[in-house]
Parts: sequence; structure tokens; C-alpha cells
Amino acid sequence: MKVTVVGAGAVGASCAEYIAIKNFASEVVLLDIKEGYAEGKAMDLMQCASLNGFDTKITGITNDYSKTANSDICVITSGIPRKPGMTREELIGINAGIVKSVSSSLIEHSPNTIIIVVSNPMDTMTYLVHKTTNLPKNRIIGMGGALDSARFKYRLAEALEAPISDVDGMVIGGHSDTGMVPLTSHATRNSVKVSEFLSDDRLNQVKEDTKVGGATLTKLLGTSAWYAPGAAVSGLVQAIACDQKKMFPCSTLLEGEYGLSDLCIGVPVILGKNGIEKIVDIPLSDAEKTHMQQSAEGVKKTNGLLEL
Ligand SMILES: NC(=O)C1=CN([C@@H]2O[C@H](COP(=O)(O)OP(=O)(O)OC[C@H]3O[C@@H](n4cnc5c(N)ncnc54)[C@H](O)[C@@H]3O)[C@@H](O)[C@H]2O)C=CC1
Ligand SMILES: O=C([O-])CC(=O)C(=O)O
Repeated sequence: MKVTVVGAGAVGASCAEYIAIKNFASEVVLLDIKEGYAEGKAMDLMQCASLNGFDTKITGITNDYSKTANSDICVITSGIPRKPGMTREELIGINAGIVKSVSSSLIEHSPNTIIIVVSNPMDTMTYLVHKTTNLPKNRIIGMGGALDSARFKYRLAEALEAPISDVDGMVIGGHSDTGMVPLTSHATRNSVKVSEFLSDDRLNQVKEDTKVGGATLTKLLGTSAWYAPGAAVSGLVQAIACDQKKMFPCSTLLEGEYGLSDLCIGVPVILGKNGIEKIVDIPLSDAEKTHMQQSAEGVKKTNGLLEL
């Protein structure tokens, strides 16, 4: 199993580290445009191998896509992150050009690959890959919902004063400060609906804290987060590499599902060796349906800024 990660920055390196530590891939190639940077990150990570007990071989390269040839999975993290006060949507001007050229170079050398898009604004970047490559829709996956759901569970556990392992929940919709739809109607603590334990006001607070999870960290860190994003990507990569048939909310091209079409947005999907093997339709409350509709309108507005 060969995995390429483009962008050896904060998220790309964290993602490579988690993939290696989980020890399911034979090879991870890190590629960056900055001279020597991916080589340095790869060497540093390889020096963790004996300490952390993994056999995954990590190599770093500067912009030479021939070294990525025949990758089973490619992750795109290249591009600029936001600074405090910015929205993810503001990154489109620079990141669209990067994602377009990177995805085309990757496919040239790995025509059968599955692409995971991370660069922001992620739903629009995922749509861009659909519009500018000929990969089938099951092989283009946007990562956002897995991370947002992890943050939702963190906030739920905090409100419930419970261990995170007691809590389950999912966030669908657009990966943006306003577009996320945390599914409070489905969230549970050991199969009991969280609404049994939390007031509407407290649940609302959990929802709002979840939606601005990325912005909160960006304000604290001066740039956006990387540990949980890297871990979330590694979970998707592992589900595909190990054909786990796990369900994650991922950004995928919708063609009528959830009453939406011609956009990529987060919905629950089954991930296995073919990438997105199924889109899962789940019942939403009326409020969640309305929120999903508004979220889709926001994503479409950003898609409209693409020069296709
Ligand atoms: N979808 C999600 O849930 C998340 C998305 N992100 C996004 O991921 C992206 C990366 O974030 P960070 O790693 O924090 O940024 P970073 O600045 O630490 O790393 C980005 C790397 O991309 C490289 N790069 C730029 N253009 C390139 C090109 N044409 N080819 C190859 N490499 C290139 C840069 O040299 C840099 O090393 C940002 O757009 C950020 O908004 C970040 C966290 C979560
Ligand atoms: O907040 C950002 O800009 C990066 C990101 O997508 C996240 O951490 O959720």
C-alpha cells in the first residue's frame, strides 16, 4: 500500500506520522514544493520508527511526481492555511490553482489512485477535483466531517462530563464556520440520546462550539490546527487501505441524495477499498434539513467563485 501526501506542512506531516504509527501502509511519500522540506520531514519521521515501533517507509521529495507513481491513495494538503480572523473561503484564490495542478500531476503518475482532498475551502476544492479530472466520483473524497465529528464528540463529552469513549455523534454539511450541521438529534451517550442529559441551551452551545472548532484553534495557534486534522485523514486512509467499510461523514459529489446535486458536501459514506462505496441516507430533523439546505447554498456560492 503506497500513500502519497502532498504538502509536508503541519497537516501533511501530522497525517504521515499517524499513518506510519498505525503501521498499515508499506510506504508513505511526502511531497512538497519547498526545496528539501519534505526530505527533512521524512527523515525526522523515519527517526521515530524505532522509537514508535513502525515499519512504514517514509520518503520525502521536492516536487518530483515520478516518485509518487502508482500510489493507491493520494492526500492533498498543499496550500495556505488561514490566519486568525479569516474564513476558509478566503483561501480559494491561492489554493484553487495549487489543488488543480497538484491533482493533475498526481493522476498523471497514479491513474488508479483515490484522492483525499484536505486543502481549504475543502468542499469547493473537492468539487474542483471533480470538475477538472476524469476520476470517478467514488475516488474523490473530501476530508472535513471526520474532523468536525471528533470535535463534536469532544464538546459533547465536555458538556456531559463523560469520557469521550462514551459519546457518539456526527457532523455533516459544509466544512465551514456556518455550514457544519452537528446532528444533535442522533448524538448519544452509550446509545441514550444526549438530549436526555443536556438542556436545549447546553446542546445549542455544543453545536456552536463545534462549528467554530477550527476558528477557535486558529485564534489560539495563529494558524490552523494539525494534530486532529492529521489523525482524521489517517482514519480515512486506513479505512480505504484496510477495506474496513467504516462510516465517516465525507465530502462527496451528490446527485440527488439529501435533495442536493451538483456540489460536494459532507454526508455519511461507507469507506472501503474502492473509496466511497456508498452514500448513506439518514433521517434528519426538520431543523437539520433546513440547516443542510442553507449549508449547501453556502458551498454553492463558494463554488461559483471557481474559474472552471
Ligand atoms: N479539511 C480540513 O479539515 C482541514 C484543512 N486544512 C487545510 O489544509 C491546508 C494545509 O494546512 P497546513 O498544513 O496547516 O499548512 P502549511 O502551510 O503548514 O503546509 C502547507 C504546505 O503546502 C506546501 N505547498 C504549497 N504549494 C504547494 C504545491 N504547489 N505543491 C506542493 N506543496 C505545496 C507548502 O510548501 C507547505 O509546506 C490548508 O489549506 C488548511 O486550510 C487544515 C486543517 C484541517
Ligand atoms: O480551521 C481551519 O482553517 C482549518 C480547518 O479546516 C480545521 O481545522 O477545521
